[in-house]
Amino acid sequence: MKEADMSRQIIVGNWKMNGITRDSRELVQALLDKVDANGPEVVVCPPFTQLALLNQALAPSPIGLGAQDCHKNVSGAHTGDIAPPMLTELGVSHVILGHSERRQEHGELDETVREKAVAASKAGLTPIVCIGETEDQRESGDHFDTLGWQIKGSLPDGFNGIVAYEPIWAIGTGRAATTDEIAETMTFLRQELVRQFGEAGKNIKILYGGSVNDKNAASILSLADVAGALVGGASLKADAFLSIIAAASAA
Ligand SMILES: O=C(CO)COP(=O)(O)O
Repeated sequence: MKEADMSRQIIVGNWKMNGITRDSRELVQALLDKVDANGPEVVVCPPFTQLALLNQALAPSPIGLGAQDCHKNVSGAHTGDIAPPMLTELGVSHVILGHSERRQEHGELDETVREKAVAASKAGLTPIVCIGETEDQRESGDHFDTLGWQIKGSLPDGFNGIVAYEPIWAIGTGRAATTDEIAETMTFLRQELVRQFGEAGKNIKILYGGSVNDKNAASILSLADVAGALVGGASLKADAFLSIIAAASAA
């Protein structure tokens, strides 16, 4: 166990728009056989359509259930959207907010993400707020400015959730950020969180996401200030996801 962070790590699987019933059942069964309560916290975030099924399947297990988005309102005329209480009713404990794919494909702004985080917390959900810079921003040296603004804009006062640092250029590319890049960015993010939230900022967990796999998980998860991982592609393969969970146990 590393000294910098004695708290339990959390490994979150973001299935994105993948998972029809047959695949979900198979994947979850493989996890149920191997995940126990002594390791890191494990949360899987399937598409909305699989939440009810997975709530039943996961209920007797230590594996938590997350969603990939929610609306800022509790009900109303919002075609196609899902309200936070609808998620809690299905046994959901966590919700990913402001993923770069939602920011890009659905025009979500920091302000939208912040309002969603407030609504999620009110409903008893733990928001996992994603931030991350583009490749251009990193190459031009603007990445810290970008991340600083995202933290200021996306996290509400009294934020009691988790932050996921996901450099956009590392998502789905097979090119994870290097451990040096992650370590340097984590230090910056921690400073910003403390600047914004004072003492409470020291206790906000920061996850890394972006091409985490069974090969690189151990080195990433052992970095100080990395409290876990938000895993996309590798969370769809039971063996790879279990290896990442095992790496978190050892970190
Ligand atoms: O976007 C991600 C998780 O939210 C990361 O996706 P990959 O692990 O597929 O790069």
